Order: sequence, then structure tokens, then C-alpha cells
Amino acid sequence: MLKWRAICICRVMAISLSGVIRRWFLTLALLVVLIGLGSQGLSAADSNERLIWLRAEIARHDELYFKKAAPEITDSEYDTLKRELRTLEKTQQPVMGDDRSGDFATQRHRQPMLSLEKAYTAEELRTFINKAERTLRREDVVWVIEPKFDGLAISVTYEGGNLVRAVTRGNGLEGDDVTANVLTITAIPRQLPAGAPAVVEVRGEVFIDYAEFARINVERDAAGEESFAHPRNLAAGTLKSKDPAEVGKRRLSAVFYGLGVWEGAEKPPATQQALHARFKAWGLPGVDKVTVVKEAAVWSAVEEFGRERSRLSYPTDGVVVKIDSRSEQLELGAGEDAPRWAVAYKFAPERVATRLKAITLQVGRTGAITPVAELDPVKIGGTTITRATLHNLEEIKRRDLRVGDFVYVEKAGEIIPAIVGVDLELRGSEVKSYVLPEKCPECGVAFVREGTSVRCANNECGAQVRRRIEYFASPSGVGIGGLGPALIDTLVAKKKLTGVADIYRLRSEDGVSARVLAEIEKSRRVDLARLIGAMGLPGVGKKGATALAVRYRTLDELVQAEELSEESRTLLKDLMAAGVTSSVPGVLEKK
Ligand SMILES: NC(=O)c1ccc[n+]([C@@H]2O[C@H](COP(=O)([O-])OP(=O)(O)OC[C@H]3O[C@@H](n4cnc5c(N)ncnc54)[C@H](O)[C@@H]3O)[C@@H](O)[C@H]2O)c1
Ligand SMILES: [Zn+2]
Repeated sequence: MLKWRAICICRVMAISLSGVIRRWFLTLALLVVLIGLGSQGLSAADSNERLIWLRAEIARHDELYFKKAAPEITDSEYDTLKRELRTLEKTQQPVMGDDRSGDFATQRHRQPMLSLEKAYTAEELRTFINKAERTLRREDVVWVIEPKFDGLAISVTYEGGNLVRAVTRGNGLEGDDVTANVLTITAIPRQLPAGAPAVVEVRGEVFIDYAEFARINVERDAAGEESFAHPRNLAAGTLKSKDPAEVGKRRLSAVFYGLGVWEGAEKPPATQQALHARFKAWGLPGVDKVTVVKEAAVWSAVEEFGRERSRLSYPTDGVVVKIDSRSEQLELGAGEDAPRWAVAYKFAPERVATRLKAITLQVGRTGAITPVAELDPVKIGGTTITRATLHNLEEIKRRDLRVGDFVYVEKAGEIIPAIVGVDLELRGSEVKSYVLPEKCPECGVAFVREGTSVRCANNECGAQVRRRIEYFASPSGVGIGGLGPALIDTLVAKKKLTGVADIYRLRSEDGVSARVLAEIEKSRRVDLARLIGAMGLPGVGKKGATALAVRYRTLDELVQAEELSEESRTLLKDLMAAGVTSSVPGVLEKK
């Protein structure tokens, strides 16, 4: 603004004056402009450019986060970008994300699903609360503090007491119709008891608790698949899956804490506390931790929750502080994208600094290469960490990581810590740029380039062999209890295991316990589909494995199958030679 006004003044003056005086004036005007700009920090042009960049960057992260379930930055980094945009915009324009994936029918919300105003400090929280109380012209307002569940917002509609629809928040006005997937969540009742309103929209969150998150990641890890970084990504990815059968295999949880439409003879509950009680009476999963306080006690209650948070069985990223009285809620109403009677206080993720000692490479079952940050041991969230995942090689470049750098590591509910930044002030001259080796660190065979990543294409690579055996023995494979990565490593080192079929040649002399041997014995007759899946044949997923099993029924038949590669055929023959007699259940018994 200032710059443009100054330029206009220059123009007007330049026209009306002439000669020396004109040049004199121009110089003076220019000086005024420069001094003005110098004292302002970002110039108007700069901040405009920044604004455009921020909008594009946020849109890019929304796309990665909501549509691809593969965020590149942590939530706190994302929130920082968003706050900067809000400050620059200084407008009330909604800047809500959009979770719609394009894979589901769109449903318009009969009442918009809003976001929440955020507070990051005690001061910001107090400002919000004071403003609300001033507007209400009351001081003894009752506030309710609830956990801020870290999942995906959902709106479930019951008509005549029957569950008819479940829709995600989407862009706030319309969302994805995920009814089929929500019906797999057993905790959500299909029907409300008699007396429920004719139409009611209950709002809440779908999430995945820590135990289920760990269970799924252990399986994925054993399968050589990338693990989920955060329970919320997993919950979102699951709720947005196109296959309800797959959704049913993951235990999604739900909680309800809000109201959309309410049409009925009776009025909605008069307070937030009464709403919680009503939801519970209806059999809906409700909020288990609710604190009721006056303004003066809000902050200590928030701190108290912060201390207990790590002991909860489900992920939270803060608390939501709400006005209890429904009439006061209605009196305050809502702004463009958030109500004026509720605010989310977000806990800062725990962040520590440590030194990046080295970057090593992990070789997956299929030869995929993942870089890993090796760190000086440091305590975070009660555990000592020595490593952090770097999702891909690009991330090293994007964050400009140099070996020897001091890096910030964050853990915000996620199990796997992430590197969120580099302390450039502490960067010494001894740091080294990372140079990607040309050969596989495990087998020494040259990498094959695949776009921005690399792969070890050597099938006999020691790491790949170990990962394949791990996968085969894991619960996702044939499930051999007790034959885990540590024992496999030892047996591979002793050359007792050179491939999957060697499992069936193990004996107690090899240092394998009777219990594990019994488990191995049991797995010889495993269901054929499961055996095929456990072999991890390229291009054969779970569905493909079932199709092959149904078609060929026994190993003898399968080994003749035309569609098998020579490699797979050799492996099957080897398994048969080692005494595996897998078949479709029932086939052998009938013979
Ligand atoms: N890392 C990334 O790249 C990236 C990109 C986009 C969005 N995000 C993240 O996605 C989130 C979406 O942002 P947002 O602005 O909608 O805010 P938000 O999701 O953090 O807060 C609003 C939501 O809180 C939920 N909520 C949980 N418990 C609640 C309770 N007790 N009462 C009321 N509501 C409750 C509701 O679903 C509501 O929609 C943010 O956490 C943001 O960091 C991250
Ligand atoms: Zn290799």
C-alpha cells in the first residue's frame, strides 16, 4: 500500500514540476519511499508474493494430506503456514481444507460442518474466552473441556431412528458419503432407541486407537510395506477405502460430541453435558473425559489434561474448550468457518534437537530402498530414539539435510519420530552433503534408478532374502509364531536359512526351540491362498492369491500353472520338496 501511494505522489509531482526542482523532488520522494519500506519489513510486493506462494503451498499440502493420505510435512509445520496466511490475509475468508477424494458420492450437509478456531498459547486461549464472555455480557459462563480426538470428522444421520447416512466434513458444505464404510464400525448403533428425534445428525470423529495402529503397522512392516506415520492418516485412509471388506479388517473407533440437524417434538439437550448424557443413553460412543469449569480454572484444567494425555489409549492433538449452555452457544453463533463458542487448544508436539550421525539405507523385501536417519540417542515422549525415517530420497534434498547437522525431531502422537528441521546456526564446516551410494550396501550390486528413487534389483540380495523370510513367517504370511526378525537374522548368518523353503528343513540342532518347530510343522498344511500370499509373488496381492488358490486347489496343480513365472515355480517346487502340502481347505481330506 505505502509503496503504491508513494509512487502516485511521485507521478503527480513529476508532471507538475520541471527541471532541477523536479529532479530534486524525485530524489526526495524516492528517499521517503525507501525509508518507509525499510522500516516495514516485508514490502507490499513481497508480502503479496508470499501470500500467493502460501496459498499454493497450502493447497499442495491439502492435496497430499487429504487426497493422497501422504503428508510431506508435520501438522505443526502445516499449521504454521496456515497461521501466516491468516495473518497476511487478515480477512474472514474460510481457509478450510477439503477432504473429498473423488471416490465417493458427494452429499451436501444440511447444516455446514465447521472447523474450529485454534489457540496455541495460554494467552490466545484466554483472549478467545474473554471475547466470548464479553459478547455474552456474562462472567460466570460454564465451560466444558473435551479431548480433541485426532481422527476424521464425521456426520451421521438417523431418520426415524435408523442410520441412513454417514458423511465426511469435505469442504464443510459437502462431503464424501462413506456410509458403507461407517457401517463396519460396530460401536456405531444402526438404530436409536424409541423416542429419538425424527431426524438427527450426530457429529463426531472416526479414529484409530494406539493398539490397533501398532497392530496394523507391525503387520505392514513385516510385509515390507511402508508403515503409517500417524494414526490419523491411517484412520483417514481406512475410512476413504473403496473396499468395505478391507475396512472391516481394521478396527475403526468413533466418538460423538456434537449436533447438526435436530428435528423432533422435543428440544435438543440444553447443555453440552446433557448432550453427552443423551448420546450415551442412545448407545452412541461418547466422550469419556469431560471437565466442567469456570473461566478462571480453564487453563489449569487444560494443563492437567496435557499431563495425562500420553496415557490415553487414543490419539489427541489438544483439547476443545466449549461453552456448556446451548442457548449461549446459539447466541454467539458462528463465523465463516468456525463457531464463536468453541476453541481448540493445540498442544505443541514434543521437539528435541540432536545430531544426524549418518544416513543409512534400508532394503525392503522387493528391493525398495528407504533412507533412515541415524541420530545421537535422545529422549522424546518417554522413549529414547536413535533413528528417524526419511520417507524417501527427495526428503533429504527438500530439507537440505547434511550429515553432521543438528536436526529437530518431533513426535506428535505418531510412533515414528520425524525430522522437522535443521538448525542452520549450529551447522559447522565439517557437515557433509549426502551422496547416494551407487551400489546396494547389502549385496554390492549397482542400484537401478526408478524416477527419483532407487532399487536393488538383485533377487539374491541378503537383505531381501531376510525380509522375504520375515514376511513369509509373519502374521500376514503363513504365521509362524516365534520365528521373528532376530531369530531369522541369526539363522541366515549361520547359513541355516538361505530361502523361504529352508524354514521346513530347520531342526533343533540349529538352535530352534521345540515350540517354534511345532509352529513350523503346523504351517506345512496352511491354507493355499495364504501360502501364495506369503510368497509375496510380484503382482499377486491378497485377491490374486485367493483367485489362484480357488482355481488350482492343490500345490501339485498350482505348480503346473501357466501364469507362474519360472522363479515362482522353482520356489513352489522347493517348498514341496521340503514337505509343504498346502491346499484349499477340505481338498486333501476328501481325497
Ligand atoms: N501435515 C499436513 O500436510 C496437513 C495438511 C492439511 C491438514 N493438516 C491437518 O489437518 C487438520 C485439519 O485442520 P482443521 O483446520 O480442520 O482443524 P482440526 O481438524 O485440527 O480441528 C477441527 C476438528 O476437530 C475435530 N474435533 C476433535 N475432537 C473434537 C471435539 N471434542 N469437539 C469438537 N471438534 C473436535 C473435529 O473433527 C473438527 O472438524 C489440522 O490438524 C492440520 O494440521 C495437515
Ligand atoms: Zn542388495
